[in-house]
Parts: sequence; structure tokens; C-alpha cells
Amino acid sequence: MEPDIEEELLCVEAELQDVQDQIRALLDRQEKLYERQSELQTLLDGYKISQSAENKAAPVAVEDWSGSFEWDSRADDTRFNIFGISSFRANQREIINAVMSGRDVLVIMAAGGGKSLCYQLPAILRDGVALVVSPLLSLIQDQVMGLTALGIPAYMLTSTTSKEDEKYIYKALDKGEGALTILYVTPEKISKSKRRHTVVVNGATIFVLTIRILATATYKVQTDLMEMLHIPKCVKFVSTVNRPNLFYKVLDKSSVGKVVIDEIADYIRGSCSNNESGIVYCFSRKECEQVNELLSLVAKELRDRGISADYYHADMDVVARGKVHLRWSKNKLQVIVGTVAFGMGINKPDVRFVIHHSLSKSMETYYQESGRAGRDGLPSECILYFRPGDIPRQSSMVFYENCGLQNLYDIVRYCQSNRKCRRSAFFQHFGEAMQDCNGMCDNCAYGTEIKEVDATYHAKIIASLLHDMQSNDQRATMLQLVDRFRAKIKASAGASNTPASDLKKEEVEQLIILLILDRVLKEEFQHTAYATNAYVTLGPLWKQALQGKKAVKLEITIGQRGNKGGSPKGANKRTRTSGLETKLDELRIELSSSHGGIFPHAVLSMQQINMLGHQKPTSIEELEKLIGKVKAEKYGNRIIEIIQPYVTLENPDVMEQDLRKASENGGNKRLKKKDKNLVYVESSEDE
Ligand SMILES: Nc1ncnc2c1ncn2[C@@H]1O[C@H](COP(=O)(O)OP(=O)(O)OP(=O)(O)O)[C@@H](O)[C@H]1O
Ligand SMILES: [Mg+2]
Repeated sequence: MEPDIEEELLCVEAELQDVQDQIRALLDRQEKLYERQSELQTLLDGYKISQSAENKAAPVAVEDWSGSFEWDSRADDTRFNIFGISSFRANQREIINAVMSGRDVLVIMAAGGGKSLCYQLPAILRDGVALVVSPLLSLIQDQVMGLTALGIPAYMLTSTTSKEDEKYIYKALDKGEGALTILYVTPEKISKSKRRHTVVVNGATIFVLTIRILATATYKVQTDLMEMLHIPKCVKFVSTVNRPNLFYKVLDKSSVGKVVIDEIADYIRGSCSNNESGIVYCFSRKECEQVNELLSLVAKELRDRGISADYYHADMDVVARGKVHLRWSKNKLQVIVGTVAFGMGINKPDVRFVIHHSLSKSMETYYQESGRAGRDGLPSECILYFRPGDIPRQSSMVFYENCGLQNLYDIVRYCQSNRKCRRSAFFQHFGEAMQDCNGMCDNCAYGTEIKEVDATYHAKIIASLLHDMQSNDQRATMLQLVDRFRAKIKASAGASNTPASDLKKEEVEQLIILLILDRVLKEEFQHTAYATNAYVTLGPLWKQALQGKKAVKLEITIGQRGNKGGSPKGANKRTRTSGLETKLDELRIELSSSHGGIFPHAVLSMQQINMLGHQKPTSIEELEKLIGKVKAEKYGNRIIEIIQPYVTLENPDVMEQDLRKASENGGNKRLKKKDKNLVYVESSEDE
């Protein structure tokens, strides 16, 4: 009798558990639907508002901002001769035309898209003072420095402005014309300024924003902004999120710390041997002191491997932090190791690589963080080191955020995927139509060798293991679950006719993550006095897995990811820098120091260096046609002096013989210099 009751009790309990799981799954689903409902509602509202605004407005002809305008030639002249920019990028001309026409303009453009020119150029062309409001002090300093170097009267009104400068600025504002063209201010300066009535902004207002929005929210964000800024009739320019020059790549991360650092060092030495700038991001757990140790350790380990690296973290004193940032901005330090907090206000255009030593917390943050690479439009790489074992650390930080886990699992899907174009994941995330990747991600560029393993049986074992544990009020972290799973498989191997597991530890981790993404398992968290621990427990779909009804396919890469066999379809289009380009790069660092400590990119951009490397102008007139009047006048003589020997060295083989002969004859200083150059020329792929 008693056993019958016990058995029924067990059955009822199991069924109750099942019902509870179903309720949880339904509640989960309900929450998601509510979320989507509100998103759709907002979209619809926004659409209605814009429709009614359009209906109310006087009938407007479709505006053609790409046509010809009376300021065209002045705009082109300023673009080229002052900024040294040879052609406009997508939307820039149109935006400038709309601003010049006195319209309010809303611009949404990806990082590095070239927003600054859209307000700097009209500021120069239009009468009066242009006021630029920005909360980022480093951006303001960078731009004022850059504009001043170009001879444009630019000033800033910030917490760092001296009383004297303030006086000068207010006087210039009162006087109007001439002495001041662009004035940068921080928002608090406007609200605090008792004299704000003296700041006269006449004419058009331009609002330039970096993309920092969810896709689904794009339209809503736009309408919110238009409402907040009182610009209902503004002209809108919304550009793509695509950064075609960025090569996205995910690499398997070894569980051995030193191996990862070795790989990073190898990459930097191999691909960025000309001291090209980069950032290595380590995870940011604000409350965790270890992160500071980790940053300094990674920087030290990179230095031990011959790479000029230093670290940057929030707890450093302001002076030390500023010094590191400045050395890096001036190309005197190659790599900064930092938390993702290092990045706000980085305006360095020639960052050639951003390496994530650990996972970002969402697709959006990864887009932002990796997007600090290649703002000058030249090929740059975004590398993410991924290993499933890193996930619990991240999830225990983000689970309390709104949609925190969902966002984290999105980027985990991005990392786990071996076939899907990485770029397409961004288009999908930001709700944009697909565009061609042009082989600029690992999955598109390399042939992928994948072994597909049927892991249905393994999933069953995991579900039953967890079920047993949970029945005994036990919990397991991911690592513990992996160990238990492997022990169980080992014990049962050979003992019965169960298929043996040949999954490695990392592959079992990968499987557990897959099961979490598929909702067979889920993560749960527990706070202790010191930390938040992440556990893996049964998820809403565990029964199906236990009953073997859920087909589970695990994709295992053969060899190392990112290093897959097969030839690249597209290309990682980075070309090696020629000897001349290296010399010009050194020159810009020298000139930037001797011209009041401006940034090297304010002297010559990398694009200009590449162009000079190819065109090799030998007179100021020729140079002017490439980099514009202002820069040619300022730096021309030195640039020509550097280029000259490379022009005479038309045929490196002949020249080498000549030089050898000359050095056999004792040589002279001039020829020795040429000899040095010659070695560079030979080593260049471009020549
Ligand atoms: N038409 C162009 N041709 C070549 N280079 C350009 C052009 N327009 C801008 N640039 C260069 O591209 C780089 C990025 O421009 P800018 O700083 O304006 O980007 P941004 O859109 O403001 O990016 P962020 O959101 O990161 O601030 C700069 O080095 C700038 O000189
Ligand atoms: Mg900008």
C-alpha cells in the first residue's frame, strides 16, 4: 500500500514540476509579447505623428540636397584646401547643403562616418559663430586642437578654460565676426553661464548624433529627439550602421591566460608591426578590484613580449591616466589595455585593431566598442576572444539589468556561430536591410571546417544529471556540471550500449551554452556577501531533452577558429605599410610635437600618408593637389624632403647595386641614408 502512495506522490510532484515549468515558460513568453507589443505601439504612434506632421505642413516639394547650390565651389575649396579631404563621403555634401540652406538637420551616422565635417564646414562657410555643444571634453579638446592647427579660429568654453580665455571668448562673441568661428561648450557651461544671452546662435541648428540606439527603437528615438529639440520639420539623414572597413573575427580563447596573451602579441607583431595603434579590452566589473590587476598584468605581459603597451583604468589618478591616453594618442604608445570605459571620447581615427580579451555584454556594446577601430575608413580589425567558460562571469553581472541576459545571449549566439556572416548579425540587430560583407568577416572570408555532432543523447544525460541534483537540493555551476557530465560518461562508457562521448571539456561547455540558448537549461544566480554566483539549472524545455525529443546538434570546428583552413574568399584588405609610409608616419609624429603638441592625425591622416606613399609628389604644387593648401604650406618642405629619395630610387635593384658599390667605396652619409630607405622599399608589397 505504502509504496503505491509514494509512487503516486512522486508522479504528482513530477507533474506539478512540469506544470510549474510550463507556467514559467508561458509567463516568459507573455513578458516577451508585452515587450514587443509596446515596441510596436510606439512605432505605430511615431508613424502616426510623422504622418500628421507631414499632412499639416505646407506641401513640400521633395528636397534634392544633392543638386547644385551657390556655395558649391566654396564648399569644395574649403573641404580640400583647408581640411585636405579629397571627396565627400556618403551624405556629407547633402547634409552640408541642408545646413547651409538654413534648415534644422538631424544626422544619425555610424562612428567614423564623418559627422564633424558636416558641422565644421558650414561653420566656416556661414557668417557668425557656430556653437557646438558636446559633453565629451576629450572630443572638444581634440577638435579645437585640430581646427586651430588648420588655422580656423576655434575655442572652447569648458571647466578647463582659463579666465583669460573666457574673457577673450565673450569679447569675441560680443564683437561678432572674425575672431571666433567655432565655439565648443559643455552642456553644463551653457546652463551655468550667467552670460548665456551673449551666445547668439543664428541660422540653422544641426544635431549630430552617433548611433547608440536599438534597431527596433530607431524610429522612436528619432521622433523623441525631434520632439525634445523642437525641430519637427528638420531634414533627416539616417545612414547605415555598416562599417565596411572593419574586419570582424571571433577566436577561440584558450583557458590558459598566457596562451591568449601570446596569441595577441603574435597578432600585433605580425599584423601591426609598424606600431599601428590598438586597444585591448578586458572585462569590466566595476566592483571587482582584480580587473585593475588584470589590466596591468596584460599590459606587462605584452611589454615582456616586446610590445609597447600600457594600461588605463578608472581608479588611476587623473594625471597618470591622462598621460597614458596622450602618449597613445600621439602614437608614442602602441597599445592601451583598458576596460570598456576607456573609449568614451576617443577620437583617434587610426586605431587599427580592437581586441576583446573577454566578451562584451551585448551586440550593441560590442558594435560600439569594436567601432572605435578604423574611424578613418581604412581597413582595421575587430577581434573577439570567446570561450563559453567566460559566460557565467558576464551573466552574473548583467542578469539584473533589463533584458541583460537576453542581450548577453545574443552576443553569445554571434560568437558561437561558425557560418553566419558576422556583419549580418549587426544588420539584423539594428533592423537594417542586409548588405554585402565583401569577405570582411572570418565566416565570409575563410572556408569553415565544421563537424556536426548529434548531441541529443548528451543533452539527455545533462538534463537527467541536473534533475537528480535538483531533486536533492543541489546546484551546479557550469564547471561542476561539466565535471559531473564527464565523470558520468566515463563511468557508463563500455558498461552499456550507450554511445561514448568524445566531447572535450570545451565542447561540453559549448553544449551547455547551446542548451541555455535553446531554453533547455537556464542560468540562476545567488548573491553571497562577496559575489554573485551563477548556476546552471533546468530550463522550460528540459523535459523534451530528457525524453530525447529535442534534437540537439553541436557544431564543432576542426582546427582553430579564425584560422580555418581554406583560402580566404574575400580579403582582409590590410596592406603592409611601405618604407616611405613609415617615414611619413614618423614625420607626422615629429611635426605634431614641433607644432604645439597637436595630434599626429591633425598633421596627416593615414589616408593621406597612403596617398602620398603611392603618388610621391616632389613639389609643393603637386603636394597641394593632394593634401590641400593649408597643410602643404605648413608641412610641405619636410614632406617633400622625405619623399625625394624614394622617387630617385625608381629601380630598387639597380639602386641597390649602386649603393653597394658606393658603400664599397667608403660610402657617405647621404648614401647610407638612402640605403636605409632602400631596405624599406624592398620590404614593401605596395612598391
Ligand atoms: N570625406 C572624407 N574623406 C576622408 N576622410 C574623411 C572624410 N570625412 C571625414 N573623414 C575623416 O574620417 C575620420 C572620422 O570622422 P569624424 O571624426 O567626423 O567621425 P564621426 O562621424 O564624428 O565619428 P564618431 O561618432 O566616432 O565621433 C576623421 O579622421 C576625418 O578626418
Ligand atoms: Mg564625432
